[in-house]
Amino acid sequence: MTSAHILILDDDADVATAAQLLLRRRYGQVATLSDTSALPALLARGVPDVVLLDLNFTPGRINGAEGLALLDLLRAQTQPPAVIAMTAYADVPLAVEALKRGAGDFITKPWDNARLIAAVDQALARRAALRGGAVGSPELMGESRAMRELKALIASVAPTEANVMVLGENGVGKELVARAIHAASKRAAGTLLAVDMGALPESTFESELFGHRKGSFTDAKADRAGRFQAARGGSLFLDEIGNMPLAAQAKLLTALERREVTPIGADKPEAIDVRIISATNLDEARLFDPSVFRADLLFRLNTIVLRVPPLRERREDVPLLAAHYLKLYEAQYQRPARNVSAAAMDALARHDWPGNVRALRHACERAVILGQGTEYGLADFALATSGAAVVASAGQEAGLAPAIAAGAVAGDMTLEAIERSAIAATLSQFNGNISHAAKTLGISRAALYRKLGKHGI
Ligand SMILES: Nc1ncnc2c1ncn2[C@@H]1O[C@H](COP(=O)(O)OP(=O)(O)OP(=O)(O)O)[C@@H](O)[C@H]1O
Repeated sequence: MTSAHILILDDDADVATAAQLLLRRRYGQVATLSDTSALPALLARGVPDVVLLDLNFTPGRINGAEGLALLDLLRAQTQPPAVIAMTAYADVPLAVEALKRGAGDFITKPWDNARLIAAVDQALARRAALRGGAVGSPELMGESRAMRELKALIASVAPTEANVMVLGENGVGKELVARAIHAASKRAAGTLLAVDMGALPESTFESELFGHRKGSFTDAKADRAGRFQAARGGSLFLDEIGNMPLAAQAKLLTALERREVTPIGADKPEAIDVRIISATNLDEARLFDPSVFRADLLFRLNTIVLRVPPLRERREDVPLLAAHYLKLYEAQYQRPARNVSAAAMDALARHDWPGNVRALRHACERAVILGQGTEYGLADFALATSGAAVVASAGQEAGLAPAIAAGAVAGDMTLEAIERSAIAATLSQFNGNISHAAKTLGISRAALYRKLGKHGI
């Protein structure tokens, strides 16, 4: 079970209980609330990780104004929850408005159980990935030459309508780059809708992206807008495109070529009005291999290519990033402000950071929580034994972490250490590819992200 705090805000007790029963098996704390006047007091006691928010709260009221007001209240929290908007109607304008105002996703009622769980998992994963950042528009930090050049490129391509492909290793900040492009574009008033293409099951690919009409297949209990329609007027961030099966690539290509999509079961296509920003951690040799990625789709997506350099190629950014994240976690965990010793900072800057900024961020969080001295020392960041270090060394071997390769998991290793080692080894095997590692480990990407955070990898 994943430990997460979920709140279901719905005045239909049957709906709320059904969702609660479903989610309770999978997540820790699942609460329901039908009286919205109790929400401020509940938030004062603790903000949930994810809120499922019914937009049409009062029966008979279908303009959604009340639901949107609740959404504003949730988003105004210092550490706002991830919000999944729910609507009983195939009300695309309302869902789009909710996305614009900061909801991360939406589902229509009655929902499909697997889809609801996937939406909550993804909301948790995104929250974990961006945790602590200024939610909505976390700043892309870095004053190195490489980052200054990247920011200048973002500023020049953002106002154009060109599709942009963002390349870079895991954890370098590709999603932040996508957000920066959207924020500086003419579409900034619209939504930036992120879709993890690696996590979309092939069976629901079309329905998720293009939508469906009620009754078009057994589970299609209501009309559903696809991601293309929901992002209308905004940008669609297609993450992990390198993990898309070839059949799905063909469908995406057709939509982009025709600039229209046909929801399953619909008789007419609908024009699309989105700018596509895509990202992958595939290296370019793999991306240009037609057995992995279709050249014609690549050509549609990579009008502009932005490469985000790994942290080891811009080491001068490490002190700035470390200072930023230490400060952020000191505030979050209410710990005193401390300096980093000169020796520790030097070692942080010399470290190779295979997990890039995400790993640095986790190392800072660990130091804030566990550091006991008057200043942070190198040991507080756990670099020597960190998963990052294991990944680096194992990557040069047979793709297995040394502890596992040597069969040294018995004896003095705790279960925690074995789990950490197995995760590091699997990540290394797939060159840091989260989707592939999660699949091999038999857990969701969201669960893997949480474990990476837990182990400071
Ligand atoms: N330049 C930066 N300034 C501040 N924080 C950053 C920067 N780059 C990355 N981060 C932080 O590092 C983490 C990973 O960033 P992000 O999710 O954008 O990376 P990614 O390349 O999309 O990763 P993945 O390929 O694994 O999905 C986030 O917590 C993000 O806020």
